[in-house]
Amino acid sequence: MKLSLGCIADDYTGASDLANTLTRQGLRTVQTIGVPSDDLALPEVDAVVVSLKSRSIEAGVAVERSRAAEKWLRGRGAGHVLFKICSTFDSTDAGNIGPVMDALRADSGDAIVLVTPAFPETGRTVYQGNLFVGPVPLNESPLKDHPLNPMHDSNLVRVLARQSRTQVGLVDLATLSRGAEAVRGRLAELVGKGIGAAIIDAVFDRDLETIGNVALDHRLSVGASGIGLGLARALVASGKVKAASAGAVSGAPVGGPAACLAGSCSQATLAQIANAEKTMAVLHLDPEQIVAGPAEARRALAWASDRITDGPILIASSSTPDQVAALQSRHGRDAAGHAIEQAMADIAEGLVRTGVRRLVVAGGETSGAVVDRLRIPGFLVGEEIAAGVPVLRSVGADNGEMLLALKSGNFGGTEFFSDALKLMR
Ligand SMILES: Nc1ncnc2c1ncn2[C@@H]1O[C@H](COP(=O)(O)OP(=O)(O)O)[C@@H](O)[C@H]1O
Ligand SMILES: O=C(O)[C@@H](O)C(=O)COP(=O)(O)O
Repeated sequence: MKLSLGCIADDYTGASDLANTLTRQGLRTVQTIGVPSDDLALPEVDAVVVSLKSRSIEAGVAVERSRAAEKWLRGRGAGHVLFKICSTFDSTDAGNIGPVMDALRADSGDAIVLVTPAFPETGRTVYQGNLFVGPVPLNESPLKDHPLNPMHDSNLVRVLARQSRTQVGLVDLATLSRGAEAVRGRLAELVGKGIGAAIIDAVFDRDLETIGNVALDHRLSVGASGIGLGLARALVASGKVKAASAGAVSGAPVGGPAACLAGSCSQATLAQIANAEKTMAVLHLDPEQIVAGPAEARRALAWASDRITDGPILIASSSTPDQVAALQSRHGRDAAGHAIEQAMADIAEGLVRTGVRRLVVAGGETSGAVVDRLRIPGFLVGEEIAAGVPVLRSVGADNGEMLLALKSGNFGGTEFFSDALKLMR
């Protein structure tokens, strides 16, 4: 297998979002959980997205895992590696976008790396280096209340500079709109000033095409699914990849009981949970009880076993920003988050033990904890449920074939849970 594109994603929902985008652009793509072991049978593909759970861990560990993934991808022929970050630039001043970017840039030998989280299909645009989420700047969006990495600055040149050892410059929309050569000229100017990373504006998909074209001159880029779209289109346009016509895989129905788990506290997920109450049984976990011990997860499993044969169920830990802040002030941010993620993993494991093979999970960290516990080594990409969220079909798992949907907290319409289950047969 010789890869045309290697990708390292800093969380599992982000990886499935990117794998979805690449697939829709005609690249045969597989998502692996961590660096795959040699005995994992992978189909012949153009792109591999290695999913890490490295967004909110200690920066040194994130660097080490990302470099191991890069080494594996380069060893399979990947000339270009995309480090996939969140379209809302989820990170703190301690990292992990800057430290991982610095390390991968050093490995790649690139003088400068292009960085953009723009993903216009989901309303993420970048102008003058400022990230907008729909109509508002990042720092006024619901991301200001994220439980793990609240975002308080929309100026990404500043945000990245605080995390990185290199200086950070800007390629603005006016330059970009003059085409690929103008971007190349601006990058040369930045390199001349000793600048090693450039935030690049992008508002429309056509901007991402220009960016993808220029990014292929380099060995590394950093961004969300939008730059993935640009790279994929550039690979196809240059003839380096022959677009696969069928796109997403389909397969035999999996059937059996279905369940949804929500650990995301985003505004979008809270609205989706409220909506799901109309169509399925919903259990709201008590976060304080989760932190207290394993009894709350056992209560959830007992509740589920009474209902699961009657139709899909949803179990949610999600709370409003005030409630999240109150829990964190009592127990600490990381301890509260970790306890809830592990309870969700316990619940997922219990559900699978009772026969659930179709599982929807809302939340990136939550999805990471669940997929790790289920020891699923990889996924093929199926139909698209909502922008950035495909149906995933497991490969190589001990529990037999499963269908999963790993939803980024912010993605999907209000009917997301029932939309997902309709496509997960
Ligand atoms: N009620 C709650 N109070 C505090 N933290 C919570 C609560 N419910 C979930 N969490 C934690 O919040 C974090 C949500 O992150 P994540 O799953 O990545 O969602 P998103 O995709 O919205 O970022 C997880 O660490 C999760 O365990
Ligand atoms: O780029 C995005 O917005 C998503 O792919 C993503 O990374 C989502 O992260 P979570 O919100 O933590 O699921």
